[in-house]
Amino acid sequence: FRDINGPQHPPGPTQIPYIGRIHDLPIQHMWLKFKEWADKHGSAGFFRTEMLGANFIIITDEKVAEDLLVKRAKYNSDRPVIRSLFDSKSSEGSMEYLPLMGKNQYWSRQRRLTHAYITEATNTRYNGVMYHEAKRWMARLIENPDNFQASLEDMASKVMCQLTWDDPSVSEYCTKSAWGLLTQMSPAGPITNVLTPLWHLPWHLNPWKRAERKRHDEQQAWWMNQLLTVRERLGEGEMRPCFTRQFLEKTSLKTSISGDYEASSVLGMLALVGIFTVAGPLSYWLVSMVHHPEWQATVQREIDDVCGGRMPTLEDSPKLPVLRACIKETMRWKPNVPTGVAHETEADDVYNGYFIPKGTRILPLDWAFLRNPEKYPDPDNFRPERWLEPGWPTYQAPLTQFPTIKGMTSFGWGQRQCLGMSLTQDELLIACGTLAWTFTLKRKLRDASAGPAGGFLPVPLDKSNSLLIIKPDPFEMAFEPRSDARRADALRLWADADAEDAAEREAFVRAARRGKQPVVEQKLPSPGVPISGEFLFWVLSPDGRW
Ligand code: HEM
Repeated sequence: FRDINGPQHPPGPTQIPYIGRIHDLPIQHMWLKFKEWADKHGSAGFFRTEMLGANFIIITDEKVAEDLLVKRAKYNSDRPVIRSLFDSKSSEGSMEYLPLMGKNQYWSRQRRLTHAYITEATNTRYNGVMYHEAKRWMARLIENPDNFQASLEDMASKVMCQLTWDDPSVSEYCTKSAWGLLTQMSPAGPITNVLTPLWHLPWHLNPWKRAERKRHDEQQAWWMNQLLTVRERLGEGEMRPCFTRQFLEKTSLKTSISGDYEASSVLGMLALVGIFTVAGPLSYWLVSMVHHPEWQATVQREIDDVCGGRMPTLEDSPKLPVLRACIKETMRWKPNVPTGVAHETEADDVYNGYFIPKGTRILPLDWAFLRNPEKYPDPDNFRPERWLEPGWPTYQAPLTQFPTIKGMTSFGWGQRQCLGMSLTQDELLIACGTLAWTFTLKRKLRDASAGPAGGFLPVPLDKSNSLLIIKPDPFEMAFEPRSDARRADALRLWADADAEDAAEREAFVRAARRGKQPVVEQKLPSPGVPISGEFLFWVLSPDGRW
Protein backbone atom coordinates (compact mmCIF):
# COMPACT_ATOMS: atom_id res chain seq x y z
CA PHE A 1 0.00 0.00 0.00
CA ARG A 2 2.75 2.42 1.06
CA ASP A 3 4.73 1.74 -2.06
CA ILE A 4 1.92 2.21 -4.54
CA ASN A 5 0.47 5.27 -2.79
CA GLY A 6 3.81 6.93 -1.94
CA PRO A 7 4.67 10.58 -2.59
CA GLN A 8 6.80 9.80 -5.64
CA HIS A 9 3.59 8.89 -7.50
CA PRO A 10 1.29 11.58 -8.87
CA PRO A 11 -1.76 12.29 -6.69
CA GLY A 12 -4.89 10.26 -7.20
CA PRO A 13 -7.45 8.11 -5.41
CA THR A 14 -5.96 5.53 -2.99
CA GLN A 15 -4.93 2.43 -4.91
CA ILE A 16 -5.52 -1.14 -3.79
CA PRO A 17 -2.62 -3.44 -4.75
CA TYR A 18 -3.08 -4.94 -8.24
CA ILE A 19 -6.80 -4.10 -8.37
CA GLY A 20 -6.14 -0.35 -8.28
CA ARG A 21 -9.59 1.25 -8.51
CA ILE A 22 -11.30 -1.13 -10.86
CA HIS A 23 -13.96 -1.84 -8.24
CA ASP A 24 -15.41 1.68 -8.30
CA LEU A 25 -14.77 2.73 -11.87
CA PRO A 26 -18.07 2.28 -13.71
CA ILE A 27 -17.88 0.99 -17.27
CA GLN A 28 -20.77 3.22 -18.22
CA HIS A 29 -20.00 6.94 -18.59
CA MET A 30 -16.51 6.40 -17.21
CA TRP A 31 -15.52 9.98 -18.07
CA LEU A 32 -17.88 11.32 -15.38
CA LYS A 33 -16.11 9.30 -12.67
CA PHE A 34 -12.73 10.47 -13.99
CA LYS A 35 -13.97 14.06 -13.78
CA GLU A 36 -15.14 13.45 -10.21
CA TRP A 37 -11.68 12.14 -9.27
CA ALA A 38 -10.09 15.05 -11.13
CA ASP A 39 -12.08 17.56 -9.07
CA LYS A 40 -10.80 15.84 -5.91
CA HIS A 41 -7.21 14.93 -6.83
CA GLY A 42 -6.38 16.74 -10.05
CA SER A 43 -5.23 20.17 -8.87
CA ALA A 44 -1.89 19.54 -10.63
CA GLY A 45 -3.76 19.14 -13.92
CA PHE A 46 -3.51 15.35 -13.81
CA PHE A 47 -3.97 12.41 -11.49
CA ARG A 48 -3.07 8.78 -11.44
CA THR A 49 -4.96 5.54 -11.06
CA GLU A 50 -4.35 1.82 -11.61
CA MET A 51 -6.41 -1.01 -13.01
CA LEU A 52 -5.38 -4.66 -12.78
CA GLY A 53 -1.71 -3.72 -12.79
CA ALA A 54 -1.98 -1.13 -15.58
CA ASN A 55 -0.88 2.39 -14.67
CA PHE A 56 -2.94 5.37 -15.84
CA ILE A 57 -2.32 9.11 -15.86
CA ILE A 58 -5.51 11.04 -16.52
CA ILE A 59 -4.79 14.54 -17.82
CA THR A 60 -7.38 17.19 -17.06
CA ASP A 61 -5.52 20.37 -17.97
CA GLU A 62 -4.58 21.37 -21.53
CA LYS A 63 -1.18 22.66 -20.47
CA VAL A 64 -0.22 19.26 -19.04
CA ALA A 65 -1.43 17.57 -22.24
CA GLU A 66 0.73 19.99 -24.22
CA ASP A 67 3.76 19.18 -22.00
CA LEU A 68 3.35 15.41 -21.99
CA LEU A 69 1.80 14.63 -25.35
CA VAL A 70 3.21 17.35 -27.58
CA LYS A 71 6.53 18.48 -26.12
CA ARG A 72 7.44 14.95 -25.02
CA ALA A 73 5.75 13.31 -27.99
CA LYS A 74 8.97 11.54 -28.89
CA TYR A 75 8.40 8.94 -26.20
CA ASN A 76 4.73 9.47 -25.31
CA SER A 77 3.07 8.56 -28.62
CA ASP A 78 2.73 4.80 -28.39
CA ARG A 79 -0.66 3.11 -27.89
CA PRO A 80 -1.68 0.62 -25.19
CA VAL A 81 -2.68 -2.90 -26.15
CA ILE A 82 -6.40 -3.45 -26.60
CA ARG A 83 -6.82 -6.87 -25.14
CA SER A 84 -9.84 -8.03 -27.12
CA LEU A 85 -8.25 -7.46 -30.53
CA PHE A 86 -5.58 -9.70 -32.03
CA ASP A 87 -2.35 -7.71 -32.18
CA SER A 88 -4.05 -4.31 -31.88
CA LYS A 89 -0.69 -2.50 -31.76
CA SER A 90 0.54 -4.34 -34.81
CA SER A 91 3.68 -5.28 -32.93
CA GLU A 92 3.52 -8.70 -34.58
CA GLY A 93 3.02 -7.23 -38.04
CA SER A 94 -0.75 -7.41 -38.48
CA MET A 95 -0.79 -3.87 -40.02
CA GLU A 96 -4.55 -3.53 -39.64
CA TYR A 97 -5.80 -0.62 -37.51
CA LEU A 98 -3.81 2.58 -37.97
CA PRO A 99 -5.36 4.56 -35.08
CA LEU A 100 -4.59 1.71 -32.64
CA MET A 101 -1.09 0.86 -33.80
CA GLY A 102 1.95 1.22 -31.62
CA LYS A 103 4.53 3.72 -32.72
CA ASN A 104 6.12 1.43 -35.28
CA GLN A 105 7.03 1.32 -38.97
CA TYR A 106 3.51 0.35 -40.06
CA TRP A 107 1.99 3.27 -38.20
CA SER A 108 4.44 5.74 -39.65
CA ARG A 109 3.97 4.71 -43.31
CA GLN A 110 0.21 4.30 -43.03
CA ARG A 111 -0.14 7.66 -41.29
CA ARG A 112 1.82 9.30 -44.10
CA LEU A 113 -0.37 7.70 -46.76
CA THR A 114 -3.63 8.50 -44.98
CA HIS A 115 -2.56 12.10 -44.43
CA ALA A 116 -1.64 12.54 -48.12
CA TYR A 117 -4.95 11.08 -49.36
CA ILE A 118 -7.16 13.08 -47.03
CA THR A 119 -5.29 16.29 -47.88
CA GLU A 120 -5.66 15.68 -51.58
CA ALA A 121 -9.36 14.88 -51.22
CA THR A 122 -9.84 18.08 -49.21
CA ASN A 123 -8.08 20.13 -51.89
CA THR A 124 -10.27 18.73 -54.64
CA ARG A 125 -13.36 19.40 -52.50
CA TYR A 126 -13.96 15.63 -52.29
CA ASN A 127 -15.12 15.68 -55.94
CA GLY A 128 -18.54 16.88 -54.82
CA VAL A 129 -19.24 13.66 -52.88
CA MET A 130 -20.32 15.49 -49.75
CA TYR A 131 -22.88 17.68 -51.54
CA HIS A 132 -24.23 14.63 -53.29
CA GLU A 133 -24.66 12.72 -50.05
CA ALA A 134 -26.12 15.71 -48.19
CA LYS A 135 -28.79 16.02 -50.91
CA ARG A 136 -29.57 12.31 -50.69
CA TRP A 137 -29.88 12.61 -46.91
CA MET A 138 -32.34 15.51 -47.13
CA ALA A 139 -34.55 13.52 -49.50
CA ARG A 140 -34.41 10.51 -47.18
CA LEU A 141 -35.35 12.71 -44.22
CA ILE A 142 -38.32 14.11 -46.11
CA GLU A 143 -39.48 10.66 -47.13
CA ASN A 144 -38.74 8.81 -43.89
CA PRO A 145 -37.99 11.23 -41.05
CA ASP A 146 -38.40 8.63 -38.31
CA ASN A 147 -35.42 6.71 -39.61
CA PHE A 148 -33.15 9.72 -39.12
CA GLN A 149 -30.55 8.07 -36.92
CA ALA A 150 -29.88 5.33 -39.45
CA SER A 151 -29.91 7.68 -42.44
CA LEU A 152 -27.55 10.08 -40.65
CA GLU A 153 -24.96 7.36 -40.09
CA ASP A 154 -25.53 6.08 -43.58
CA MET A 155 -24.76 9.51 -45.00
CA ALA A 156 -21.41 9.62 -43.20
CA SER A 157 -20.74 6.05 -44.32
CA LYS A 158 -21.64 6.73 -47.95
CA VAL A 159 -19.23 9.67 -48.02
CA MET A 160 -16.39 7.45 -46.81
CA CYS A 161 -17.33 4.52 -49.09
CA GLN A 162 -17.40 6.79 -52.12
CA LEU A 163 -14.11 8.42 -51.25
CA THR A 164 -12.45 5.07 -50.60
CA TRP A 165 -13.96 2.76 -53.23
CA ASP A 166 -16.31 4.97 -55.26
CA ASP A 167 -19.11 2.71 -54.11
CA PRO A 168 -21.88 4.12 -51.90
CA SER A 169 -23.83 0.86 -52.16
CA VAL A 170 -21.63 -0.84 -49.55
CA SER A 171 -22.29 1.81 -46.89
CA GLU A 172 -24.59 -0.27 -44.70
CA TYR A 173 -22.14 -3.13 -44.48
CA CYS A 174 -19.33 -0.66 -43.83
CA THR A 175 -21.24 0.89 -40.91
CA LYS A 176 -21.89 -2.56 -39.47
CA SER A 177 -18.24 -3.38 -39.82
CA ALA A 178 -17.24 -0.10 -38.13
CA TRP A 179 -19.66 -0.78 -35.29
CA GLY A 180 -18.16 -4.23 -34.75
CA LEU A 181 -14.67 -2.81 -34.42
CA LEU A 182 -15.76 0.13 -32.26
CA THR A 183 -17.53 -2.17 -29.83
CA GLN A 184 -14.65 -4.61 -29.74
CA MET A 185 -12.07 -1.95 -28.91
CA SER A 186 -14.05 -0.02 -26.28
CA PRO A 187 -13.73 -0.61 -22.52
CA ALA A 188 -17.54 -0.82 -22.50
CA GLY A 189 -17.37 -3.55 -25.16
CA PRO A 190 -16.42 -7.16 -24.34
CA ILE A 191 -15.68 -7.87 -20.68
CA THR A 192 -12.20 -9.06 -21.72
CA ASN A 193 -11.18 -5.42 -22.26
CA VAL A 194 -11.59 -4.86 -18.52
CA LEU A 195 -11.09 -8.30 -16.97
CA THR A 196 -8.17 -8.88 -19.30
CA PRO A 197 -7.03 -12.25 -17.89
CA LEU A 198 -10.23 -13.82 -19.24
CA TRP A 199 -8.86 -13.28 -22.76
CA HIS A 200 -6.23 -15.93 -22.10
CA LEU A 201 -8.67 -18.77 -21.39
CA PRO A 202 -8.23 -21.75 -23.71
CA TRP A 203 -9.97 -21.46 -27.06
CA HIS A 204 -12.84 -23.88 -26.34
CA LEU A 205 -13.69 -22.04 -23.08
CA ASN A 206 -13.28 -18.64 -24.64
CA PRO A 207 -16.37 -17.29 -26.42
CA TRP A 208 -14.82 -13.79 -26.65
CA LYS A 209 -11.82 -14.93 -28.65
CA ARG A 210 -13.92 -17.08 -30.96
CA ALA A 211 -16.33 -14.20 -31.63
CA GLU A 212 -13.43 -11.85 -32.32
CA ARG A 213 -11.81 -14.33 -34.70
CA LYS A 214 -15.01 -14.36 -36.74
CA ARG A 215 -15.47 -10.59 -36.69
CA HIS A 216 -11.86 -9.95 -37.60
CA ASP A 217 -11.72 -12.44 -40.46
CA GLU A 218 -14.96 -11.23 -41.99
CA GLN A 219 -13.78 -7.63 -41.87
CA GLN A 220 -10.41 -8.42 -43.40
CA ALA A 221 -11.94 -10.54 -46.15
CA TRP A 222 -14.36 -7.73 -46.95
CA TRP A 223 -11.60 -5.12 -47.09
CA MET A 224 -9.61 -7.38 -49.39
CA ASN A 225 -12.62 -7.98 -51.59
CA GLN A 226 -13.13 -4.22 -51.91
CA LEU A 227 -9.55 -3.77 -53.05
CA LEU A 228 -9.78 -6.60 -55.57
CA THR A 229 -13.05 -5.27 -56.96
CA VAL A 230 -11.51 -1.86 -57.54
CA ARG A 231 -8.50 -3.46 -59.20
CA GLU A 232 -10.73 -5.45 -61.51
CA ARG A 233 -12.80 -2.42 -62.49
CA LEU A 234 -9.65 -0.40 -62.92
CA GLY A 235 -8.26 -3.07 -65.23
CA GLU A 236 -11.37 -2.62 -67.36
CA GLY A 237 -10.95 1.15 -67.28
CA GLU A 238 -14.24 1.52 -65.39
CA MET A 239 -13.02 2.99 -62.14
CA ARG A 240 -13.66 6.61 -61.26
CA PRO A 241 -11.35 8.50 -58.87
CA CYS A 242 -11.16 7.22 -55.29
CA PHE A 243 -8.47 6.49 -52.69
CA THR A 244 -8.10 2.86 -53.76
CA ARG A 245 -7.70 3.77 -57.43
CA GLN A 246 -5.16 6.39 -56.39
CA PHE A 247 -3.26 3.73 -54.48
CA LEU A 248 -3.30 1.15 -57.27
CA GLU A 249 -2.40 3.64 -59.99
CA LYS A 250 -0.04 6.06 -58.38
CA THR A 251 1.13 5.10 -54.94
CA SER A 252 1.67 1.37 -54.96
CA LEU A 253 5.15 1.43 -56.43
CA LYS A 254 6.39 4.46 -54.53
CA THR A 255 5.22 3.55 -51.06
CA SER A 256 6.60 1.13 -48.52
CA ILE A 257 3.10 -0.33 -48.01
CA SER A 258 3.92 -4.00 -48.25
CA GLY A 259 1.20 -5.26 -50.56
CA ASP A 260 -2.46 -6.08 -50.90
CA TYR A 261 -3.10 -7.08 -47.31
CA GLU A 262 -1.70 -3.91 -45.83
CA ALA A 263 -3.20 -1.73 -48.57
CA SER A 264 -6.68 -3.19 -48.13
CA SER A 265 -6.39 -2.63 -44.37
CA VAL A 266 -5.19 0.96 -44.43
CA LEU A 267 -7.87 1.88 -46.97
CA GLY A 268 -10.59 -0.09 -45.19
CA MET A 269 -9.68 1.49 -41.87
CA LEU A 270 -9.80 4.92 -43.46
CA ALA A 271 -13.35 4.26 -44.62
CA LEU A 272 -14.39 3.01 -41.17
CA VAL A 273 -12.83 5.73 -39.08
CA GLY A 274 -14.84 8.51 -40.75
CA ILE A 275 -18.29 7.11 -39.91
CA PHE A 276 -19.10 7.33 -36.19
CA THR A 277 -16.61 10.14 -35.62
CA VAL A 278 -18.64 12.42 -37.91
CA ALA A 279 -22.06 10.92 -37.14
CA GLY A 280 -21.55 11.69 -33.41
CA PRO A 281 -21.37 15.49 -33.67
CA LEU A 282 -24.06 15.40 -36.33
CA SER A 283 -26.43 13.57 -33.97
CA TYR A 284 -25.61 16.04 -31.22
CA TRP A 285 -26.27 18.87 -33.66
CA LEU A 286 -29.89 17.69 -33.80
CA VAL A 287 -30.04 17.72 -30.00
CA SER A 288 -28.47 21.22 -29.79
CA MET A 289 -30.85 22.69 -32.33
CA VAL A 290 -33.98 21.14 -30.84
CA HIS A 291 -33.03 22.50 -27.43
CA HIS A 292 -31.98 25.92 -28.71
CA PRO A 293 -34.53 27.09 -31.27
CA GLU A 294 -33.25 30.66 -30.93
CA TRP A 295 -29.83 29.60 -32.24
CA GLN A 296 -31.41 27.49 -34.94
CA ALA A 297 -33.34 30.53 -36.15
CA THR A 298 -30.12 32.60 -36.13
CA VAL A 299 -28.31 29.97 -38.20
CA GLN A 300 -31.20 29.83 -40.67
CA ARG A 301 -31.25 33.62 -41.00
CA GLU A 302 -27.52 33.69 -41.61
CA ILE A 303 -27.77 31.03 -44.33
CA ASP A 304 -30.71 32.78 -45.98
CA ASP A 305 -28.86 36.13 -45.99
CA VAL A 306 -25.62 34.70 -47.34
CA CYS A 307 -26.94 32.12 -49.79
CA GLY A 308 -30.07 33.89 -51.01
CA GLY A 309 -32.21 30.77 -51.16
CA ARG A 310 -29.69 28.19 -52.39
CA MET A 311 -28.03 25.44 -50.35
CA PRO A 312 -24.88 26.52 -48.52
CA THR A 313 -21.50 25.40 -49.87
CA LEU A 314 -17.94 25.35 -48.55
CA GLU A 315 -17.24 28.58 -50.44
CA ASP A 316 -19.79 30.29 -48.16
CA SER A 317 -17.97 29.21 -45.02
CA PRO A 318 -16.16 32.54 -44.32
CA LYS A 319 -19.56 34.26 -44.27
CA LEU A 320 -21.19 31.72 -41.94
CA PRO A 321 -19.60 32.30 -38.52
CA VAL A 322 -22.80 31.55 -36.59
CA LEU A 323 -23.13 28.17 -38.27
CA ARG A 324 -19.48 27.41 -37.48
CA ALA A 325 -19.90 28.64 -33.89
CA CYS A 326 -22.92 26.41 -33.31
CA ILE A 327 -21.07 23.39 -34.75
CA LYS A 328 -18.04 24.06 -32.58
CA GLU A 329 -20.14 24.66 -29.49
CA THR A 330 -21.99 21.39 -30.13
CA MET A 331 -18.67 19.57 -30.18
CA ARG A 332 -17.60 21.33 -26.99
CA TRP A 333 -20.87 20.83 -25.18
CA LYS A 334 -21.31 17.17 -26.18
CA PRO A 335 -17.85 15.81 -27.07
CA ASN A 336 -18.14 12.46 -28.80
CA VAL A 337 -14.80 11.02 -27.62
CA PRO A 338 -15.17 12.23 -24.01
CA THR A 339 -12.39 10.12 -22.48
CA GLY A 340 -9.91 10.97 -25.26
CA VAL A 341 -7.75 8.28 -26.83
CA ALA A 342 -4.95 6.81 -24.69
CA HIS A 343 -1.27 7.20 -25.50
CA GLU A 344 1.35 4.97 -23.86
CA THR A 345 4.77 6.07 -22.60
CA GLU A 346 7.85 4.41 -24.06
CA ALA A 347 10.32 5.53 -21.37
CA ASP A 348 10.45 6.27 -17.64
CA ASP A 349 9.91 9.96 -17.02
CA VAL A 350 9.68 12.51 -14.23
CA TYR A 351 7.14 15.29 -14.61
CA ASN A 352 6.80 18.11 -12.10
CA GLY A 353 8.66 15.91 -9.60
CA TYR A 354 6.40 12.88 -10.09
CA PHE A 355 7.61 9.59 -11.47
CA ILE A 356 5.81 8.23 -14.56
CA PRO A 357 7.04 4.72 -15.39
CA LYS A 358 7.43 3.37 -18.92
CA GLY A 359 4.24 1.70 -20.12
CA THR A 360 1.91 4.19 -18.37
CA ARG A 361 -1.31 4.90 -20.25
CA ILE A 362 -1.96 8.60 -20.62
CA LEU A 363 -5.58 9.58 -21.09
CA PRO A 364 -6.24 13.18 -22.20
CA LEU A 365 -9.71 13.59 -20.67
CA ASP A 366 -11.53 15.72 -23.23
CA TRP A 367 -14.60 15.98 -21.04
CA ALA A 368 -12.48 17.84 -18.45
CA PHE A 369 -10.70 20.11 -20.97
CA LEU A 370 -14.01 21.22 -22.44
CA ARG A 371 -15.59 21.88 -19.06
CA ASN A 372 -12.81 24.05 -17.70
CA PRO A 373 -14.76 27.06 -16.36
CA GLU A 374 -11.85 29.46 -16.83
CA LYS A 375 -11.60 28.82 -20.53
CA TYR A 376 -15.30 28.09 -21.01
CA PRO A 377 -17.42 30.09 -18.54
CA ASP A 378 -20.83 28.46 -17.94
CA PRO A 379 -19.38 25.19 -19.30
CA ASP A 380 -22.48 23.04 -18.90
CA ASN A 381 -24.59 25.20 -21.18
CA PHE A 382 -24.71 25.62 -24.94
CA ARG A 383 -23.34 29.14 -25.50
CA PRO A 384 -22.21 29.64 -29.13
CA GLU A 385 -21.68 33.32 -28.38
CA ARG A 386 -18.43 32.36 -26.63
CA TRP A 387 -16.96 32.00 -30.15
CA LEU A 388 -18.57 35.10 -31.60
CA GLU A 389 -18.36 37.93 -29.08
CA PRO A 390 -15.26 39.73 -27.82
CA GLY A 391 -14.95 39.41 -24.06
CA TRP A 392 -15.27 35.61 -23.96
CA PRO A 393 -11.91 33.85 -23.35
CA THR A 394 -12.32 31.74 -26.51
CA TYR A 395 -13.21 34.60 -28.87
CA GLN A 396 -10.85 34.90 -31.83
CA ALA A 397 -10.98 37.25 -34.81
CA PRO A 398 -11.40 37.43 -37.76
CA LEU A 399 -14.78 35.76 -37.88
CA THR A 400 -14.22 34.87 -41.52
CA GLN A 401 -11.71 32.34 -40.27
CA PHE A 402 -12.74 31.66 -36.65
CA PRO A 403 -14.30 29.77 -35.04
CA THR A 404 -12.81 26.67 -36.61
CA ILE A 405 -12.95 23.19 -35.13
CA LYS A 406 -9.43 22.45 -36.39
CA GLY A 407 -7.03 22.06 -33.47
CA MET A 408 -9.76 21.39 -30.89
CA THR A 409 -8.61 19.23 -27.99
CA SER A 410 -11.19 16.65 -29.17
CA PHE A 411 -8.89 15.73 -32.05
CA GLY A 412 -6.11 14.61 -29.75
CA TRP A 413 -2.49 15.49 -29.37
CA GLY A 414 1.00 15.55 -30.83
CA GLN A 415 2.15 12.87 -33.23
CA ARG A 416 -1.15 10.99 -32.91
CA GLN A 417 -3.41 13.96 -33.58
CA CYS A 418 -6.44 13.13 -35.69
CA LEU A 419 -5.97 13.16 -39.47
CA GLY A 420 -9.60 13.88 -40.22
CA MET A 421 -9.99 17.45 -38.92
CA SER A 422 -10.52 19.16 -42.29
CA LEU A 423 -12.75 16.41 -43.54
CA THR A 424 -14.87 16.62 -40.39
CA GLN A 425 -15.06 20.39 -40.58
CA ASP A 426 -16.17 20.35 -44.21
CA GLU A 427 -18.64 17.51 -43.81
CA LEU A 428 -20.25 19.08 -40.74
CA LEU A 429 -20.51 22.47 -42.43
CA ILE A 430 -22.24 20.95 -45.45
CA ALA A 431 -24.49 18.57 -43.49
CA CYS A 432 -25.53 20.99 -40.73
CA GLY A 433 -25.86 23.89 -43.19
CA THR A 434 -28.01 21.82 -45.55
CA LEU A 435 -30.17 20.64 -42.65
CA ALA A 436 -30.77 24.22 -41.52
CA TRP A 437 -31.56 25.22 -45.11
CA THR A 438 -34.11 22.43 -45.53
CA PHE A 439 -35.75 21.89 -42.13
CA THR A 440 -36.67 23.35 -38.82
CA LEU A 441 -35.76 20.74 -36.25
CA LYS A 442 -38.32 20.28 -33.51
CA ARG A 443 -39.55 18.08 -30.72
CA LYS A 444 -42.09 15.52 -31.93
CA LEU A 445 -45.71 15.63 -30.82
CA ARG A 446 -46.53 12.89 -28.37
CA ASP A 447 -49.88 12.38 -30.06
CA ALA A 448 -50.32 13.91 -33.52
CA SER A 449 -54.12 13.92 -33.26
CA ALA A 450 -54.06 15.84 -29.93
CA GLY A 451 -51.66 18.50 -31.28
CA PRO A 452 -49.40 20.54 -28.94
CA ALA A 453 -51.93 20.12 -26.13
CA GLY A 454 -50.93 16.43 -25.96
CA GLY A 455 -47.32 17.38 -25.17
CA PHE A 456 -43.99 16.58 -26.84
CA LEU A 457 -41.63 13.62 -26.74
CA PRO A 458 -38.44 14.32 -24.79
CA VAL A 459 -35.07 14.72 -26.50
CA PRO A 460 -32.73 13.65 -23.68
CA LEU A 461 -29.52 15.56 -23.08
CA ASP A 462 -27.49 13.03 -21.13
CA LYS A 463 -28.39 9.61 -22.50
CA SER A 464 -25.67 8.01 -24.59
CA ASN A 465 -23.79 4.79 -24.98
CA SER A 466 -20.32 4.53 -23.40
CA LEU A 467 -18.18 3.31 -26.28
CA LEU A 468 -14.95 5.08 -27.14
CA ILE A 469 -16.86 7.18 -29.68
CA ILE A 470 -20.26 7.91 -28.19
CA LYS A 471 -23.64 8.76 -29.69
CA PRO A 472 -26.97 9.70 -28.12
CA ASP A 473 -29.37 6.88 -27.29
CA PRO A 474 -32.26 6.55 -29.77
CA PHE A 475 -34.82 9.34 -29.48
CA GLU A 476 -37.63 10.76 -31.58
CA MET A 477 -37.90 14.22 -33.11
CA ALA A 478 -39.53 16.03 -36.03
CA PHE A 479 -38.02 17.39 -39.26
CA GLU A 480 -40.34 20.10 -40.49
CA PRO A 481 -39.55 21.35 -44.01
CA ARG A 482 -39.19 25.13 -43.85
CA SER A 483 -41.86 25.53 -46.55
CA ASP A 484 -43.56 23.47 -49.24
CA ALA A 485 -41.35 25.15 -51.81
CA ARG A 486 -38.21 24.24 -49.86
CA ARG A 487 -39.40 20.66 -49.56
CA ALA A 488 -39.95 20.48 -53.32
CA ASP A 489 -36.54 22.12 -53.94
CA ALA A 490 -34.75 19.58 -51.77
CA LEU A 491 -36.46 16.64 -53.51
CA ARG A 492 -35.73 18.08 -56.94
CA LEU A 493 -32.08 18.74 -56.07
CA TRP A 494 -31.65 15.13 -55.06
CA ALA A 495 -33.50 13.77 -58.12
CA ASP A 496 -31.24 15.90 -60.38
CA ALA A 497 -28.06 14.92 -58.54
CA ASP A 498 -29.00 11.25 -58.63
CA ALA A 499 -29.79 11.31 -62.34
CA GLU A 500 -26.61 13.23 -63.10
CA ASP A 501 -24.51 10.78 -61.10
CA ALA A 502 -26.10 7.76 -62.83
CA ALA A 503 -25.54 9.36 -66.25
CA GLU A 504 -21.93 10.18 -65.39
CA ARG A 505 -21.23 6.64 -64.25
CA GLU A 506 -22.83 5.20 -67.36
CA ALA A 507 -20.94 7.55 -69.66
CA PHE A 508 -17.70 6.65 -67.91
CA VAL A 509 -18.28 2.94 -68.36
CA ARG A 510 -19.40 3.36 -71.98
CA ALA A 511 -16.29 5.39 -72.77
CA ALA A 512 -14.15 2.72 -71.13
CA ARG A 513 -15.77 -0.04 -73.16
CA ARG A 514 -15.25 1.94 -76.33
CA GLY A 515 -11.61 2.07 -75.37
CA LYS A 516 -11.51 5.76 -74.59
CA GLN A 517 -10.33 5.29 -71.04
CA PRO A 518 -6.81 4.00 -70.78
CA VAL A 519 -6.73 0.49 -69.39
CA VAL A 520 -4.57 0.97 -66.33
CA GLU A 521 -1.68 -1.38 -65.92
CA GLN A 522 -1.78 -3.39 -62.70
CA LYS A 523 1.13 -2.43 -60.61
CA LEU A 524 0.79 -4.72 -57.66
CA PRO A 525 1.49 -8.42 -57.73
CA SER A 526 -1.70 -10.44 -57.84
CA PRO A 527 -3.06 -11.52 -54.46
CA GLY A 528 -1.35 -14.50 -52.95
CA VAL A 529 2.08 -13.64 -54.30
CA PRO A 530 4.32 -12.92 -51.32
CA ILE A 531 5.94 -9.55 -51.67
CA SER A 532 7.59 -9.16 -48.34
CA GLY A 533 8.34 -10.97 -45.13
CA GLU A 534 5.30 -9.42 -43.53
CA PHE A 535 3.03 -10.56 -46.30
CA LEU A 536 4.44 -14.05 -46.08
CA PHE A 537 3.79 -14.00 -42.37
CA TRP A 538 0.14 -13.38 -43.03
CA VAL A 539 -0.19 -16.01 -45.71
CA LEU A 540 1.19 -18.49 -43.23
CA SER A 541 -0.22 -16.99 -40.06
CA PRO A 542 -0.72 -19.48 -37.23
CA ASP A 543 -4.47 -19.20 -37.60
CA GLY A 544 -4.22 -20.26 -41.20
CA ARG A 545 -5.98 -17.09 -42.36
CA TRP A 546 -4.90 -14.59 -44.99
C1 HEM B 1 -15.53 14.77 -34.80
C2 HEM B 1 -14.80 13.96 -35.51
C3 HEM B 1 -13.54 13.31 -35.01
C4 HEM B 1 -13.01 13.28 -33.76
C5 HEM B 1 -13.57 13.90 -32.48
C6 HEM B 1 -11.78 12.53 -33.85
C7 HEM B 1 -10.96 12.28 -32.77
C8 HEM B 1 -9.77 11.60 -32.86
C9 HEM B 1 -8.90 11.34 -31.73
C10 HEM B 1 -9.17 11.77 -30.30
C11 HEM B 1 -7.84 10.65 -32.20
C12 HEM B 1 -6.65 10.16 -31.36
C13 HEM B 1 -5.70 11.29 -31.12
C14 HEM B 1 -4.63 10.99 -30.12
O1 HEM B 1 -4.28 9.82 -29.94
O2 HEM B 1 -4.10 11.91 -29.49
C15 HEM B 1 -8.02 10.46 -33.62
C16 HEM B 1 -7.15 9.79 -34.43
C17 HEM B 1 -7.38 9.56 -35.76
N1 HEM B 1 -8.41 10.06 -36.51
FE1 HEM B 1 -9.94 11.17 -35.87
N2 HEM B 1 -11.60 12.13 -35.13
C18 HEM B 1 -12.64 12.58 -35.89
C19 HEM B 1 -12.83 12.39 -37.23
C20 HEM B 1 -12.00 11.69 -38.05
C21 HEM B 1 -12.22 11.46 -39.46
C22 HEM B 1 -13.43 11.96 -40.23
C23 HEM B 1 -11.15 10.74 -39.92
C24 HEM B 1 -10.85 10.24 -41.29
C25 HEM B 1 -11.66 10.11 -42.26
C26 HEM B 1 -10.26 10.52 -38.79
C27 HEM B 1 -9.09 9.82 -38.86
C28 HEM B 1 -8.26 9.59 -37.79
C29 HEM B 1 -7.07 8.76 -37.87
C30 HEM B 1 -6.54 8.04 -39.09
C31 HEM B 1 -6.51 8.76 -36.58
C32 HEM B 1 -5.27 8.00 -36.13
C33 HEM B 1 -4.07 8.89 -35.98
C34 HEM B 1 -2.89 8.12 -35.40
O3 HEM B 1 -3.08 7.25 -34.56
O4 HEM B 1 -1.76 8.44 -35.77
N3 HEM B 1 -10.82 11.10 -37.69
N4 HEM B 1 -9.21 11.06 -34.00
